[in-house]
Amino acid sequence: MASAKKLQERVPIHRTAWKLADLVVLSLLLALLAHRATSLLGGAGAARRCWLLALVCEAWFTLLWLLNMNCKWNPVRFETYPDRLSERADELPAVDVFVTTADPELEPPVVTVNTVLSLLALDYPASKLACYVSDDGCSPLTCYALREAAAFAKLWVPFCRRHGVGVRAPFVYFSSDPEPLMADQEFFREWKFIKSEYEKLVGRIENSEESSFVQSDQELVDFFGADRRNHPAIIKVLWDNSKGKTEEGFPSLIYVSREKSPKFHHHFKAGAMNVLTRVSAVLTNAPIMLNVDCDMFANNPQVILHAMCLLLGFDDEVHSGFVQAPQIFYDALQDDPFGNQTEVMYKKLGYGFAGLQGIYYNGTGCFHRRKVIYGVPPDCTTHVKPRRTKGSPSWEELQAKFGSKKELIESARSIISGDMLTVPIVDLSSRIEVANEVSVCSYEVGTCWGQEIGWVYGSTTEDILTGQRIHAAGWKSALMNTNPPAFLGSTPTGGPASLTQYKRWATGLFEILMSRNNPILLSILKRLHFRQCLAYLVIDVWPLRAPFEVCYSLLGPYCLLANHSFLPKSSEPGSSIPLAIFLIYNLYNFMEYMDCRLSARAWWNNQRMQRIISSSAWLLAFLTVLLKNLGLSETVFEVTRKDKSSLNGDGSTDEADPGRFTFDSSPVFIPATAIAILNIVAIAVGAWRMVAGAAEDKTGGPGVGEFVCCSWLVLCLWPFVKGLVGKGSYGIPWSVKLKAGLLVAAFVHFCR
Ligand SMILES: O=c1ccn([C@@H]2O[C@H](COP(=O)(O)OP(=O)(O)O[C@H]3O[C@H](CO)[C@@H](O)[C@H](O)[C@H]3O)[C@@H](O)[C@H]2O)c(=O)[nH]1
Ligand SMILES: [Mn+2]
Repeated sequence: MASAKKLQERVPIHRTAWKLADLVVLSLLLALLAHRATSLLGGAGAARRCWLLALVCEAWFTLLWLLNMNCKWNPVRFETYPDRLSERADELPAVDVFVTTADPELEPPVVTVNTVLSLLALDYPASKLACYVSDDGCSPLTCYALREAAAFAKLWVPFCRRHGVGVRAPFVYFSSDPEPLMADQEFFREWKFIKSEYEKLVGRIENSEESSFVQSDQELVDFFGADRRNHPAIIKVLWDNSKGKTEEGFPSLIYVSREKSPKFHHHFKAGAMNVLTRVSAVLTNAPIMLNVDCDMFANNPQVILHAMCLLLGFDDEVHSGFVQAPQIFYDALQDDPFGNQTEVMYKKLGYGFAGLQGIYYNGTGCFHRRKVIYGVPPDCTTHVKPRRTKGSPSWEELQAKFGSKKELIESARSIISGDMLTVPIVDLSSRIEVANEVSVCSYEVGTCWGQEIGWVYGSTTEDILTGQRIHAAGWKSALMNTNPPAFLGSTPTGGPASLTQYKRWATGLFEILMSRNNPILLSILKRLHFRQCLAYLVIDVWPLRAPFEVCYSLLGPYCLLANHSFLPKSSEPGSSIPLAIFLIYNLYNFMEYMDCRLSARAWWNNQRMQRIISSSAWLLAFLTVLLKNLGLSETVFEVTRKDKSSLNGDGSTDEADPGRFTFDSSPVFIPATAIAILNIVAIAVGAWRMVAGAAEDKTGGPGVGEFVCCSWLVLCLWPFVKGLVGKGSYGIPWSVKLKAGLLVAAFVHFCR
């Protein structure tokens, strides 16, 4: 290749010490298994059953450790050099940006507006960008807010470009004073003017009463009487940049509320993304698509350029089927009290994935090649000499896959042929009719949408599922790291919202495992690499971990209550093995947090949340999917509430202590509450028996190990112990306590 300077560089991360530690833990686990297996040969009765159960659980933990080791073994990161793109400006492909929103209550329009404004103002030729917003809430307020935002963008985008504004989401920019530039009178006047315009915009959005303006506003009449679950498609071009020839101005903005009907399943976010894919195909048809959730603003104006380094920078495009930015949060609480900031997961597992077939798709902050979404397998030749697809697909073939709309098939054909510089449509409004036709519910009937094409249906964790399908087609993916971070999003706080989110993820993951798209089948039948398959399993088995972990956490209390033991006694030869595992495993984990420059507190919070999540959210997800497979229930996508208060900039929330665990009467809290109570009861009973000397017979009553196990669990479940006596939202509701109490009583009865 002529151009000498590489746009990207793949940098392996060395981790020799970590690999040694990996092996140490693995050998200890194997030693424990061996010790158990040999001890099992003797023994009898209930005690033997305890050991057998422990053996099964520990075998599972060992398997998990192996899966994790595989995933973390040789991590890489990618460096990107966007400056070097300037020589290749005419090669830059167009990008269609997709934003999804679903509910104006849970996702306030101001949040979406900020996301959209940050995207419209990105450093990229405006004529090559277009922004599509999908509104599953069919809310006139959202549409109105976006229209007003487009008007404000006329001021905002040039302002950002002129002054090189860092973060282009107005709420972040205006939350602090631009001190160094204050001296510049001219600038300061402009700054104050734009700030007041932004405040007026927020005021208009927040104070508008739906009922008052829907009927009076000509452009919003379509929403009059529309029911969000049953309405025709509404598509509006809020800003059309296609007519302007210059690089000036700002990208087109299109509002899409797809048709909904009770007769058709709408497939949640995956369904929304597929409609956006089709609508954009008949309008701008960019070969690259960026997708972000409504609460993820662009935090680095150069994100698209960084992504282009990875999309254009390899000799072969197979290396970057998609480019994923890490999910990082702007409203993250100190020390991650709810264990949902996933920073260590990204840095350890994510980089590990990146060293295999590539990072998983995370649903937001991701650039896809459109042809990848269209199910096209990677070419084996370099893109310098693109291999014109071996006999390009016939019209009939395309029709069967993409549906019957002529304009869509034509656009798909150009994408499949590998065209990176498509000719855009001039005057988007002229195509609204066509766009409407591809947004109706019935369009997908009998086509491949949601299966081989587009976002894959059948899981509430559509991102992992869709990413798996892409890897299974043979593509690799690249992890994009930028400084400052590319996008920042919001993460839920409080017990109910965090656990609901974890439950939804785990539900979706179990749906993936139970489907024909599970990674094992994909690796046998398709082109998912074997080690990538094992890496996916680390995530996909989240819900399966629940029964094992819950079972293991019941062994301690069972032994204390029934006067048995499941761990070797301190006098026995094997007793140091579990102790060593306990210490080294926790130290390993702790060091991972240190390595990621997080606090000890963050480590403790996360390791504690791990126990809480597996015995609540994951367990319920496990049961839900079992019921679903028996045809007894349905899984739904419960949208996470985005806190508007985090937009105040000062992080103020209504709750006195936002990091403290809160509860509601959801069944998700029952099992963890029960386990907390049970362990306390067990410690009390065990201690009483010790004092009373009833454990004197040496036949295998509990030892120190069982007490340590139970105490450790009580520590992990401390938020629940506090919840037992807490008040208001900090207290566990009586209905939950009662049900948990019944479970405990039943278990105690069973032990006797
Ligand atoms: O019927 C629906 C439901 C949700 N959404 C959108 O989906 C996005 C994600 O929903 P959210 O409630 O914020 O879920 P999170 O758990 O925060 O999202 C994470 O997990 C999801 C499922 O794995 C991924 O889709 C997301 O990208 C990822 O950020 C939001 O933009 C929603 O507006 C829709 O468009 N239609
Ligand atoms: Mn979200």
